[in-house]
Amino acid sequence: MKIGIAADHGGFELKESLHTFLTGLGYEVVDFGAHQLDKLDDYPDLIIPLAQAVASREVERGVAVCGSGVGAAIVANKIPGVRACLINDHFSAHQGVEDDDMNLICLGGRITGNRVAEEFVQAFLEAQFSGAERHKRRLQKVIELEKK
Ligand SMILES: O=C(CO)[C@H](O)[C@H](O)COP(=O)(O)O
Repeated sequence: MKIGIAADHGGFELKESLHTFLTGLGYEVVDFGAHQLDKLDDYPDLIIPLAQAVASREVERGVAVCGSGVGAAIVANKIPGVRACLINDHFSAHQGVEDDDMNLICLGGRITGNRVAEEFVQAFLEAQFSGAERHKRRLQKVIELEKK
C-alpha cells in the first residue's frame, strides 16, 4: 500500500518518526514534506498536496500532522474525495475507516506521542471499509453534498 505523509513544523518530528515506522512495516511512503524543520511553515502548503494525492488516488491513504491536527483536518476536508479526521483515540482510528471510509488521518504532533501515534496509524491502515448498506447509504449522502 502506498501511503502519503505530510507535516508542518508542529508535526515535523512526528512525521519523520512515522515515516521510519511505516517504511519498517513495508509500506511505500511518499513524503510531501516538510523536508526540513522551518518554524514559518504554513500547514496548508504541506497538507493540500497530500490531500490532492489522496483524492486522485496517487496514494491510497494519507497521514497529515500539524501541531494539533486541527488545521490539517480543516484544510484536507476542503479537497473533494478526502475524508479526513483528527484522531486522538484508537477506536476512532479504525472505526473511522470501517464506518466512514476515512482516507486521511490527522494527528497532533504537539498532542500525541510517537508510540501512541504509531498505534493509531497502524489501526487506520489495517482497517477496511465494512461496506455495510447503512454505511454506504450515509457515505453516499456525504458524496452528494460534495457535488453541490
Ligand atoms: O496546529 C497547527 C494548526 O492546527 C499548527 O501546527 C500550529 O498552529 C502552528 O503554530 P505556530 O506557528 O505558533 O508554531
